[in-house]
Formats: sequence, C-alpha cells, structure tokens
Amino acid sequence: MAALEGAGTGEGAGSAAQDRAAPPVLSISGLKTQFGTSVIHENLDFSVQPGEVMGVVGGSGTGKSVLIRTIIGLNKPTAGRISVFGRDLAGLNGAELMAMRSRWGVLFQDGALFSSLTVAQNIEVPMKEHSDLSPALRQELIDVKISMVGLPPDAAHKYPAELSGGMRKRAGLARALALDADILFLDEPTAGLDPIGAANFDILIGDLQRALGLTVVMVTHDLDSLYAICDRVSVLVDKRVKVGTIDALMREPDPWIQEYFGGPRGRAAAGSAEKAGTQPAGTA
Ligand SMILES: Nc1ncnc2c1ncn2[C@@H]1O[C@H](COP(=O)(O)OP(=O)(O)OP(=O)(O)O)[C@@H](O)[C@H]1O
Repeated sequence: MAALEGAGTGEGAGSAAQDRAAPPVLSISGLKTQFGTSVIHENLDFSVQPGEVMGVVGGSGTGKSVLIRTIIGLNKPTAGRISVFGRDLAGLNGAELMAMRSRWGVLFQDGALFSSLTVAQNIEVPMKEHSDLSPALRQELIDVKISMVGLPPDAAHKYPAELSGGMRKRAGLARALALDADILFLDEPTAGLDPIGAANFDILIGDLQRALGLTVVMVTHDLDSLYAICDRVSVLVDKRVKVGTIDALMREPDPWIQEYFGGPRGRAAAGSAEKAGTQPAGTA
C-alpha cells in the first residue's frame, strides 16, 4: 500500500474540497482481521482525508464489508489501530463512542430500514438515540432530510415495502444523514439499481458530499460510481490494501487490479466517464 498511498496528486472527480494537508479523518494502521483461522485483512494501512471520497473495491470475499463493519465498531479488529478524527476508537469509553457514532452515518446495501417503521420514523431513530431534540424540531429536520435526498414529501408516511428500491436507498441515506454526519460509510449503495437509478444515486451522493463537506468511504462494485465520484480507491487484494487514484492503480502489475480497471468493464466505464465529461479520479 505504501507505494501507492497518496500517489496521485490530481483532484478527483468527487470532491475538489478535500484537504490533503489536514490531519486525516480516518486513519487505519496495522489492521488485522481474523475469524477463527481465516485471516481476512493483514496489516492494512490507509487514511482518508477530510472531504475525500474513497472507494473500496476488491473481489468477492476480500473483506470490503468486514472492513466497514470493523471501522464502525461492529467487528473487533484482531490487531491494529483505527483512529477517527484523531481518536483511537479502542481507547474511547461508552459515552465517547456514542458521541463518535453520531459523527458518522452508515448506509448498508439494502438500506437496512426497519420494515415496521415509516420512512419518517426510520429517520427519527438516530435522532432519538443520539440527540435531545424536541419532537417538533425532529419533525422539521425529518422533512429537510427527506427533501435533501430527493424523496417526495409524502414518502415520509410510507413503509419501506411501499417504496421502490431506489427510493429505499434514498430513505436509507436520509437516515444515515439524520444527525448531520461528517463521515458517510456506504456499502454497495448502487447495488440492485438499474443503470439510470445508479447514476442518479451517484449524482446525489456527489452533490451531498460537496454541499455538506462530507468525507465518504464507499464500498462498490460499480466502476461508473468509482469514476463519477471517487477521489481515490482502496483495493483489497491478497488480504492487503493498495490505495491510490485510478490512474496510479492502473500502473499496478497486480492481475486482479489490471483486469478490474483495464478489462472490458473498466474500459467501458472510463470511456463513458470521458464522454460524460466526468473527470476520472486522479487523472487531472
Ligand atoms: N462474522 C463473521 N464470522 C466469520 N466469518 C465472517 C464474518 N463476517 C464475514 N466473514 C467472512 O469474511 C470474508 C469477507 O466477507 P465480506 O462480506 O467482507 O466480503 P466482501 O468483500 O464484502 O464480499 P462481496 O463483494 O461478495 O460482498 C468472507 O469469507 C466471509 O464469509
């Protein structure tokens, strides 16, 4: 990883506002994850800068979802250190961890909404858990979040089963942003959407990232998303991570990386990004 970390200096497609000189928002060092005898990550090191959109890719089973779950504390690292806003997560007490959790939002693949709650009630869950806002203020904020993710106002009273897949993802995003998060973790946000729905969701994430100054860490299989909104990409391969701009990664001899970015799908995504005038990450 070290050879590539910070390899590209060009601004990416996502967030021109990222500050490479500032202390990282997220810093991972020597991370090892093991389940029984199965080692998933070995000695991972990487960091994410404020305002950066970091993609996370890798073959099936390389531990992309486990990485996100480990960062947000749902899985305990076997070894290594995870720091967010300069604080080692392992050193936080319960109250500090709770406060830290209110600074990030998470959107899992299926939106992970509570099926027995309406969209408004789903968005209200983190507000109730992490804030002492009055019910009236919560209601006002819920309306703002619903509109922010491009849902119609009447979506507030609908149950997840009454929404399309794309709308469910938007509702999940509204819930992830319920508390004005600084960091957004997204696990396969465009999975299951048709290409137009996926492209629209990428645009929404890019717009929100810029408008709110978010730092985004996004697991994806979607090459179009990588080109459209990511500044750099972390590739999980052989239990390790290689981090760089797409441009820098394409110079990596690793066969999986070559196939992924240089294969037919990678070339098609690069071609459509060029046609659409989207600047591929790190090729400035
Ligand atoms: N709690 C757990 N206990 C044991 N093994 C686990 C656990 N969670 C994940 N794994 C294993 O860790 C490996 C990585 O899983 P993960 O879901 O992170 O893969 P992924 O890279 O996200 O894959 P995909 O692209 O297919 O979704 C898999 O082999 C999985 O079976």
